[in-house]
Amino acid sequence: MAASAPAPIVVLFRDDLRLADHPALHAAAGRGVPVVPLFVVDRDHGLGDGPTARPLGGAVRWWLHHSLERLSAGLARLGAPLVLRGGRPADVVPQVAGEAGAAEVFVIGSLDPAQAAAEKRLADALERQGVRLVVFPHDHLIDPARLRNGSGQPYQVYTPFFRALRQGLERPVTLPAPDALRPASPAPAPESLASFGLLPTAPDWAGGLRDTWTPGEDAAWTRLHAFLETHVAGYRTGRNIPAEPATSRLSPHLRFGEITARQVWNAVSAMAEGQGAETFLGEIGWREFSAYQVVHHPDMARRSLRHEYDAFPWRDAPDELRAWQRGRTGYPIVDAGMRELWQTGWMHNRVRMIVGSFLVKDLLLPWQMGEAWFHDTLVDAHWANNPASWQWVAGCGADAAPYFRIFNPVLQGEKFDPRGHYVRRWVPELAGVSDRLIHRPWDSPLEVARTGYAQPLVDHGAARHRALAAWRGLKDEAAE
Ligand SMILES: Cc1cc2nc3c(=O)[nH]c(=O)nc-3n(C[C@H](O)[C@H](O)[C@H](O)COP(=O)(O)OP(=O)(O)OC[C@H]3O[C@@H](n4cnc5c(N)ncnc54)[C@H](O)[C@@H]3O)c2cc1C
Repeated sequence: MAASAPAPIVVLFRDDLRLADHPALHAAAGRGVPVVPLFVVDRDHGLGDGPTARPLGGAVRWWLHHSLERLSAGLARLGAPLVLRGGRPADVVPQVAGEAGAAEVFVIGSLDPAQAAAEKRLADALERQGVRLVVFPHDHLIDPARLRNGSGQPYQVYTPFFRALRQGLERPVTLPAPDALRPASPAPAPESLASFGLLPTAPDWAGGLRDTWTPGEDAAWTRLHAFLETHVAGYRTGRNIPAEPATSRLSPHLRFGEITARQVWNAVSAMAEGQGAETFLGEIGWREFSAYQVVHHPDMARRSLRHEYDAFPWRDAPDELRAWQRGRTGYPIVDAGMRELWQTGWMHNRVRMIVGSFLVKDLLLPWQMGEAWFHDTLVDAHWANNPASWQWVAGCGADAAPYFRIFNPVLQGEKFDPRGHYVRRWVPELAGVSDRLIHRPWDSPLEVARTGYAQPLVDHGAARHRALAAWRGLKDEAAE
């Protein structure tokens, strides 16, 4: 009697669009059975399910399209092309498993509460069909359930969290890409990538993204190596200068799992040392801390961690929100950042803090509006980094010294962009303005008239007083 063909394994890709260090793909390849790589596009719910699931933002959709193209090409080279399907994973994955005759689906677990909810729903749907969902360890460096402070509580503050992370972290183990994959025959039919409409059509706003980025695993490694060769040594100070290309720009690659934090951590530990490398690992630590917070507070993109902020007297000023989004606030460093974001889908970290503070403290607009705009426009928009960073900026999240930190956009500009190179790059109407006036053009009404640059939306000094008064009022209310 002829032996029956081994059942294929479906490998479900999500935020892990790579071939190397992919435990689910590695394990499936190791079994020597046919592999069906699958990605399910759900524009309306992202990769998630349940109350915290969100539609994919526009810039993320653009990146996803190109990253899927690269992944697809890589998988085809290994022998098992990617099957793309549209719909809800809990409906689509069982269907594909049925078509392939698979008895198991392998997936890398996620700390994102929405993706964890999707996993659960998927496991139930597959079980009804007699298919087993095998969930491999997530891509983060830490196990948030185990990392606790001395009293057994989750850490509230970054510094002790990071100390504990470093103490507990062995050198992470990473896996090679499989040499080859055995295809299923016949393989479930794919839908075409173009049919998902992930790219903008009219207007096509993605020209700046195309000029700036190359999505995919290979490009992630190129960036990492370039950073290690050129910038890691000076990272400690260089990372604060937005005109310099001194940071790694790995964030969208990490966001899509084209490279893992484990791989980055190991490469930095092996190839670099000194304060630059230490500071950089600390930033990877911030990424871990953001995920840790969201695991413990799943609603973090909507609700302030400090619940008293739900009663904050936010303003309702749609015109000012729009001016901020478009980079027309009249504050050069804020406008430069917002235009860099619009054109490239990315903004320097120092400037993210400045524009965030401006929206929340100077304009008194809810941090959730800034978070939502970043969610839609950042190529690295991340389920944890984005809300956790916004809450940090707003002073309503995990922070040792909360709301009183109000960035002065003029002083920040003068300190971190002293010659105005960054401002001139993104706000071309200010190109001819002198270094002395570049962060305060209103000091010369003649210059303002000549350049046609926007008048400041608010006076920072007055706005600062307004913000502090509102905050004190909130504190008094909370104390009553
Ligand atoms: C308001 C606001 C919103 C943000 N939203 C996001 C977001 O949606 N996605 C995102 O990846 N980062 C976000 N950040 C964090 C940070 O600005 C970016 O990670 C960083 O600018 C990315 O550039 P890089 O890769 O060159 O960073 P590098 O300086 O080279 O750092 C290396 C990596 O460490 C991580 N990292 C660095 N800084 C932080 C940080 N403060 N918090 C968490 N992780 C960090 C990122 O994964 C980054 O790629 C936000 C920061 C602020 C202030």
